[in-house]
Amino acid sequence: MSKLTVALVAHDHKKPELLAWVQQHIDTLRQCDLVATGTTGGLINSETGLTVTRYKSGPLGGDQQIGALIAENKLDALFFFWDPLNAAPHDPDVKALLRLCSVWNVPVACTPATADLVVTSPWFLSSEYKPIKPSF
Ligand SMILES: O=C(CO)COP(=O)(O)O
Repeated sequence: MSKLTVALVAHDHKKPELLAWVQQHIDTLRQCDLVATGTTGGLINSETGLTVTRYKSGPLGGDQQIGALIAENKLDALFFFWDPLNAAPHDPDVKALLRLCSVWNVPVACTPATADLVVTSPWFLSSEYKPIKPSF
């Protein structure tokens, strides 16, 4: 069975929450190909030892690079702990990334609670789960 490709992204104030969540689910995440925006990916790698393919930092285009994976049907799930309390200079990119998850029916979790539910779902690592992709 091919591995799921999973993106992990967090804004600065949310990085501790994402790191704690990754530690909690490390055995599941170890079975996935992980990608991340630059700073998030570096932190996950140094704090957990997980191998992460790192794209550019979010404000420098990393969200858009992950969006491109979605548009190419190369991403299975996004865990994006975005910050609702601080303005981001690249807010249009953040919205665009979340928008593409809706366009292409990609599972996306923006809070630890939802992320827990997604990652512990019996479907998560199962090859039987194939979300229907829209045919435009
Ligand atoms: O800004 C981000 C997502 O919008 C995250 O980028 P970094 O992982 O580089 O901090």
